[in-house]
Amino acid sequence: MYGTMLRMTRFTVRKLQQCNIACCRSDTLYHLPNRTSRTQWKRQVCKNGSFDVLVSPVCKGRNMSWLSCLRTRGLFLPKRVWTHSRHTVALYSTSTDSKQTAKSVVNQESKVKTSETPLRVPSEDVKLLQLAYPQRWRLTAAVGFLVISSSVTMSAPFFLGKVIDTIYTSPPEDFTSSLTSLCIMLTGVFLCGGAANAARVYLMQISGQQIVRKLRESLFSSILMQEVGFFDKTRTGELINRLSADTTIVGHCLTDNLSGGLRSLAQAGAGVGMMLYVSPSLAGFVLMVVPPIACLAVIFGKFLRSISRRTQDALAEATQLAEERISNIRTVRAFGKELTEVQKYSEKVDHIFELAKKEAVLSAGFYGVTGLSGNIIILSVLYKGGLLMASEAMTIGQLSSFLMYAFWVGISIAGFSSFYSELMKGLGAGTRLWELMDRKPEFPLNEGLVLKPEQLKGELDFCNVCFAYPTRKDSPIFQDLNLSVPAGSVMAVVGSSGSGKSTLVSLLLRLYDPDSGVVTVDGWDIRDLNPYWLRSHIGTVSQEPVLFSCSIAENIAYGAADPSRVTVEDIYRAAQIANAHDFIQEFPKGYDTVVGEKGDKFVCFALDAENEFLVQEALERLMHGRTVLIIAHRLSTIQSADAVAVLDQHRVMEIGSHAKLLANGQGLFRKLMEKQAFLQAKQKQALFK
Ligand SMILES: Nc1ncnc2c1ncn2[C@@H]1O[C@H](COP(=O)(O)OP(=O)(O)OP(=O)(O)O)[C@@H](O)[C@H]1O
Repeated sequence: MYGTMLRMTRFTVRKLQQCNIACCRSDTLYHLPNRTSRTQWKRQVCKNGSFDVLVSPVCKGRNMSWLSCLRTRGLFLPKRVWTHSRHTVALYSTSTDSKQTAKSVVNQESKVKTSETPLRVPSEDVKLLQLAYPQRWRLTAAVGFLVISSSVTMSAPFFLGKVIDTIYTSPPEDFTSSLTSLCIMLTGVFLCGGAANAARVYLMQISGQQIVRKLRESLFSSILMQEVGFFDKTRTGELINRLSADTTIVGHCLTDNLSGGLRSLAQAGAGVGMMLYVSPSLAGFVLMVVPPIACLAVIFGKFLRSISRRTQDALAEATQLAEERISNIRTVRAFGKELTEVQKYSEKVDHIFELAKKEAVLSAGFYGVTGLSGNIIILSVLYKGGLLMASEAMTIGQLSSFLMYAFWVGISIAGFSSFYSELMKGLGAGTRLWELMDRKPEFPLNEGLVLKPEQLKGELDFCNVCFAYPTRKDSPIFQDLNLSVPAGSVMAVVGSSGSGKSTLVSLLLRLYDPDSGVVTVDGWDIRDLNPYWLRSHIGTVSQEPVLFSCSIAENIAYGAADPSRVTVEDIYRAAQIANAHDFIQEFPKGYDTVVGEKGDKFVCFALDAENEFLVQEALERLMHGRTVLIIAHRLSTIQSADAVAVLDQHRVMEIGSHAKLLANGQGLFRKLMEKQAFLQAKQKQALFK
């Protein structure tokens, strides 16, 4: 995210110090540009050595963003403070990549309004080239070898013409020696050409693969940095497609394609030069055909780029459908929907095929015309060259050389047109990649206040919280919800299915921000806290634990800040605390047992009564001295909580101890419990029938 640095004046320093904020003139205030609304602004916090500042705009003029107040540690500073700071000094970036941050600092003196000047976004073509920049030395060497190999290739027709002339014109006594020495020399030259070509291909391939590796890495990192709401809106299949298919296309465009394209370009250039050298008049006649082909290529490329983008979108949709159905195969099977799903997938694939057909028609026309023009070039060379030979303006060797050059130029033009079409495809596929890579997450990942251990008690407060999921803005989950959980207490949250119990936890983890209202931890708005730090202080035990497809030991170590430093003893201790050690030891490979995708091989949520007791016992032990929010259905769990909150109609409708709530005969909690008891009795009856 880009922002503006404001350098302090004496006035600013004095005002900040009056508010008990230690600072000096060398400190800098950070002004983050307003993006959408004032509320969003208030969430931005920057650390600046001795103090953290948070600034928010009051209004946005045509080109200016004014700051209303500056807040730090709960204090609001009046507008006068920052307006007296010396204005914009630099643009800076709060990117998580420190190198990138350092690079993006632009030292330029300007007024505040310059911070609102939109930063120039490089075009897609430039971005594609920027990807290749780190490989510049390898690519330069590759281009050097390309020049050597192309020079050899392109000198071949000239020397072969000489060989032909030697065969036809040498006196019989010199014939053998001239021919032998010419052929030996040519063999040496061709060997050098072959070696240079091999080096070129190797260097091009390696740099291309490095570019793809970097591209995939940046894309994956950019995806993982996005806020959770982004994943609600964007389907997994689509993201996987971008990561696999689109990067492959862009990669191909920059590797084999770039390599072949450069070779064609060099050879075509050299070929034309040699044609002009051998016979300028014949070359002028032949080259008339080039301008119309170039126009055709530009028009073709434009269409191809657009079709390629649509094809990639259609492919992403198909992958998305396949991924969703395959990962939910049990549901598909249970409803017997295999054929319906196949039908749906076929429709998506048909759409891709339709686009591919359009591409095929375009390609057919383009390659047909370029192929035809190649043959016409050869025919015209023979025609005009024959006439020139008849008038003795050309020898047979020269005509042969010219023919070979014309042939090479034809091949090179065909190679270059294929390069061009692949480049257009790469640019089409790249569009979506840049969109993803340039997307700035709505929440910071690792910015904000970090409390000292003694400051963290664990008191939770939800104050007037209103919230709707980003994808379903019209169905509010909470409206003016209020809930206080004292530090070190256990609060059970109950409510009918869909009342928002899990959503409460998501807000606390700051997976989403409330639309209005605040969630606080020990009085601190969690939007001011560093989300990374906040989450590292919240332990979650989910209803459906997710295991990654690696060993049990690796899964246990996953939550550690640095899993590589976790010892076997640490893992054993963690498992013992969770009462899981004996259970894990029973597996033949113990902690090295590899659990399958989503932990399917590890049957942990179908707990039997004994294991359930063990898990419950471990949880109760771990809950001691901690603030706990339990999303509870079981009476036994609810009974052990200090208080129970009942969610209904988008807010907390009842709150109190279990006994007090149960005593209210007309209360919601009582009804919920009666319903549960009734259902359990019914289940028992059904069992004994
Ligand atoms: N990521 C999401 N995007 C859109 N809607 C969602 C999302 N997650 C949950 N919901 C919807 O929000 C509502 C509240 O969901 P939530 O999971 O918080 O309820 P719950 O009380 O925990 O339900 P249960 O007891 O069934 O787990 C539900 O209607 C659910 O469908």
